[in-house]
Amino acid sequence: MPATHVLVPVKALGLAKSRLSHVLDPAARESLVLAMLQDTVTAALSAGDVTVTVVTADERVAAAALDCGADVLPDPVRPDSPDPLNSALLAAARRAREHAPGAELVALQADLPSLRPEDFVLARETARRTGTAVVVDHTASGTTALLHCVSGTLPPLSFGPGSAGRHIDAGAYPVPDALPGLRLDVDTPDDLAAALQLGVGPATAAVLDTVEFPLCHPCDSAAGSRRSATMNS
Ligand SMILES: Nc1nc2c(ncn2[C@@H]2O[C@H](COP(=O)(O)OP(=O)(O)OP(=O)(O)O)[C@@H](O)[C@H]2O)c(=O)[nH]1
Ligand SMILES: C=C(OP(=O)(O)O)C(=O)O
Repeated sequence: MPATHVLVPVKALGLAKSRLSHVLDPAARESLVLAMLQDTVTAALSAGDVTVTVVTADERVAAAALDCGADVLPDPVRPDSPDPLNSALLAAARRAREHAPGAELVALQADLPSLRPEDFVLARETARRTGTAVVVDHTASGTTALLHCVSGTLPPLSFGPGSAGRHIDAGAYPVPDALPGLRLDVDTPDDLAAALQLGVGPATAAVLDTVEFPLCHPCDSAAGSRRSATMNS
């Protein structure tokens, strides 16, 4: 049984990545969400001693997750219930605990196309030293990963806008290393440009190479270097 259980929540594709809706049509946006999920899952699995569970009510998300080696937990939480994101993660964490009481639990964002396995390993090492660790996102406000290495207990899940401060207040230790690919969650056109500069995984690169999208100023220069920015995998 792998020691680290990574839990990745993904909402229904039609609702996902609304902050890219003014630059990508729905089909392109959905393809990008699936591709970023696949690159994120593949990188996490490559860190070693890891299993990934994608929590989703969306059949196409589930199929993409299974395709790259993740398990799927059908989301037991209605999207119109209070705090559906943390409730979905909590359900997944409880289920993981039932199966493996001593496992490490990691709540990981699904939109990390530049994630490298070594970044994940470094963050996990911090969590193993400190008990619970948080990776603060590149905007210094959100959370890309909450890692919990305290046997038998649940992580202090508080995702949503401004979550980094809440996770730190709840006792999570901020991971100090640079870890650029683990910090860069892609929500906006500027984030996408930054990911292209850093290098993205093969699934994301394939989508961005084939999809025409009228990204404005920040991505115009990045678009020309998409292929050279693609990470080897
Ligand atoms: N399973 C599940 N995942 C969710 C839910 N709400 C959000 N998520 C996921 O949690 C992560 C962060 O969510 P958001 O920032 O709200 O959504 P997003 O699609 O990334 O971006 P925006 O639509 O631009 O806010 C994304 O991977 C979402 O798919 C939910 O109700 N259930
Ligand atoms: C849900 C979060 O992030 P975002 O909305 O940026 O995806 C978060 O940072 O807790």
